[in-house]
Parts: sequence; structure tokens; C-alpha cells
Amino acid sequence: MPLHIHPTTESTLRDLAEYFVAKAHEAIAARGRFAVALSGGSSPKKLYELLASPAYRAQVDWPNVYFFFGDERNVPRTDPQSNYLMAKTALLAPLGVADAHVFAFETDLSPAEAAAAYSKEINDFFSPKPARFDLVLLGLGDNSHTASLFPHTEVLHATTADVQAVFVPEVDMYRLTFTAPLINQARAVAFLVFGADKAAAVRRVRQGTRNAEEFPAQLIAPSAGERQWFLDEAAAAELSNSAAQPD
Ligand SMILES: O=C(O)[C@H](O)[C@@H](O)[C@H](O)[C@H](O)COP(=O)(O)O
Repeated sequence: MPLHIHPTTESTLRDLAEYFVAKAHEAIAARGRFAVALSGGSSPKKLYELLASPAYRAQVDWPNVYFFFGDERNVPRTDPQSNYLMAKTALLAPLGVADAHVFAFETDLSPAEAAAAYSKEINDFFSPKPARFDLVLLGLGDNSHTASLFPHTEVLHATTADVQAVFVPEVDMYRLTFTAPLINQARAVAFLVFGADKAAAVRRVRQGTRNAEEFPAQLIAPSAGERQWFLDEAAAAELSNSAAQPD
């Protein structure tokens, strides 16, 4: 579980942007395409803006990149809470990504229908092979959730590598999310976490007692893939030295 700890948010973002570029090059060279699942929330917005900036946009063969979402809020794509809208604004529109290369949740369907439809889209995309993303980007909530795998929700017990709808009392809404098995099939997973308010969650997930019900991000352990953490020093502040060293 390699750790990349940086003094500032900006240097953390640059490091992850370089990692994203490297994973894209690897995937396109090996398989002719790069399938990435974007994370939502506020943390990745600056990463997406950086990737779309002149410093990075020329480094990736974007017409061979396919964008998915590791989770979504059950809101219209025009809603300010939409992860799709955030990514569209910060990354997809500035890059001129064709709609056919963007797989967004159909949130006008019921949550269960939207989850089933997205699971089918993912399976069709990877068929006949199992769904194996080249990179899944993840954030971390201060309660140790990731994607929309929140503490004490049924979806934590999913054994199928698919997408499920889950009502999350903590945010009083349905969420659509990759299950942990689907995330763990990825070739690479990268957490992006910054800020002192996440330091306790980072410690619990990396060093705390094994308790996925309380700390769902502990479920993320790719069976045959990389698991990387990109942190600023504030988010890494509660890690003991032994844990702060790269594995
Ligand atoms: O839809 C979402 O909100 C995300 O997928 C979620 O898992 C996010 O990564 C964390 O909640 C951290 O959010 P912030 O980056 O806003 O702190």
C-alpha cells in the first residue's frame, strides 16, 4: 500500500496527475485503451482541472480514454451535487471528451434501475472479460467511507463485482456505488486525501483495528493490483512512523 506524502495539496495533486498519466500510457500501450473510474466529492476537482491544464493535457491520448464513475449521488446530472457535473465541468468538457467515452449513471431512473443499468454497461464494456478497471480513483470521507461505501450499510457485504444502489441515512439520499469487489478487481486504485480533517480517518483505515463496518475503506485491497495513497502531510499527520513508510 505505497504512500505518497507531500507537504502541500498542490504537490500531492501533481504527483497523482503524473501517476494518472503513467497508468494511461501503460494501459493504452498494453490494451489500446484506458478505463478509469473517477471519484466524486470536492477533493478530485483540482486534480481534474490539473489534468485538463496545458501542463498535462498533451501527455495523454484522450481519445483512447474511457471515463466511468465509481459512485454517484441519486440526483439529476444538472444538480450541483452530481459527481458527473463536477467532472464534466472540470475535466471532460475542457478536454472535449466525446459523450460515447463517458459512462454516466442514468439518474433519471430509479436507484435500483440505475444501478442495474450501469452494471450492464460496465459488463458490456469489458465483455467477454471480467470488469477490470485500469485505475479507480477514490477519496476518503472523515468517517472512513470511500466511493459510496458508508459505515453500517448493506452494500459493504456485497460479494458481487457490480454496482449497487444504497440508501445512506448519513446523507439522507440514495447513492449508486461500485461494490468493494468491483473496485478490488482493478489494476490500480489511488486514494487522494488531503486536509487535517481526514487525518483520523487515514489513521483508522491504515492503522486501526480491522473493522470494515466502521471503516469501509479498509475493504479496498485489489486482489491483483496496486493500492496507492496520495496524501498531503496534514492528512498523514496521525500516521505513526512505521505506517508512514511505503509498504
Ligand atoms: O460521491 C462522493 O462524495 C465521493 O465519491 C466520496 O467517496 C468522496 O470521495 C468522499 O466523501 C470525500 O469527499 P471530499 O473529497 O469532498 O472530502
